[in-house]
Amino acid sequence: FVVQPSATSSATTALFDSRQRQKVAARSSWIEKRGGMAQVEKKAVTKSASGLQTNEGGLEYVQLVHPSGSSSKVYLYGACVTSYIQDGTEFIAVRPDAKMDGSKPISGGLSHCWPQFGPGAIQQHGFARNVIWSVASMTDSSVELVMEPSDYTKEMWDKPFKCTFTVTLQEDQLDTKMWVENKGDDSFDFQAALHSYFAVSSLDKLEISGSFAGKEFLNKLVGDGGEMQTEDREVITISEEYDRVYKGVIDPVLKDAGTGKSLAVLNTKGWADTVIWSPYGNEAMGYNNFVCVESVKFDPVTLNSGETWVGDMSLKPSSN
Ligand SMILES: O=P(O)(O)OC[C@H]1O[C@@H](O)[C@H](O)[C@@H](O)[C@@H]1O
Repeated sequence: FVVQPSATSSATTALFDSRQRQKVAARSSWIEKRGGMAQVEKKAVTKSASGLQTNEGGLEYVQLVHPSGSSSKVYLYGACVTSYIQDGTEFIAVRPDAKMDGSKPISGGLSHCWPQFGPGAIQQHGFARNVIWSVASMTDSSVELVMEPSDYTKEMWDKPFKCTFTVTLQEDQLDTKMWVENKGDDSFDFQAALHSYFAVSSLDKLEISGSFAGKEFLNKLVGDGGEMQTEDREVITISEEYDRVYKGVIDPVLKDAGTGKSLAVLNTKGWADTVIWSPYGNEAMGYNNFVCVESVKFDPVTLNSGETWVGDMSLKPSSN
């Protein structure tokens, strides 16, 4: 069973055709019989060799390892970082109901929303997470992935773009960088987000700090289309459903009393806002073991001909 396109293909290709999907579905039923994806992911994570590998669902991913012992896993499908392990702690979550076979975007990891963040003219969260990105280069500890227009993306959004996403393991942090280039003669607008799913031992053990106090946020769960509210807390705790856009917050830190670890989300360039999303109470999504703390450019970027937008986000773990 071979997933198309290969890592050396230069063209970004839309999701599998129906025949490929059937083959993948047969693999998925094999996975389900063995206790689901959580088990399969755990098995794959224990592999130490770096390089291009294929999961049981037929999706290719790049396993990164650093001499310090940290590791990461980056799927070509959606350029999605599904694992970052530092000092034995996994900081990234993949939902138990996630499909890891290409039948739908990966619900978990550092998942891309591009060129649209929420509901709008094209599909929710855009198309970057629905296509297989190409590997432009890789080393043991870093990978560079590229997405360019295909027939699939042009149907939704016919703009001459090039997106590049790099993931680099450093000794004590994980660096990500997103470039969006305008290759055409006319300007275009886009929104962008890393819809990041972070692993949490249990939500009642989690505190999210950062420059939240006094900030305005769009509470999407109030009223019809949301309501602007003001945050009066220094530290956010989650005991209800959340879908909030915190404008101008770029420095969230997740402190987990269960693991004794904190994770700083360092949005050092481009990313302007933080979204917190939690489907609190949804057992099927495994709500109690993750929180989405997303790096977002909510107000659209206008990119002129020849210009490049860059988003830098690093994850830096520490002990509480
Ligand atoms: O399941 P996904 O595609 O990862 O998305 C998770 C959630 O992302 C949130 O941003 C949306 O508001 C939700 O509607 C959605 O369910």
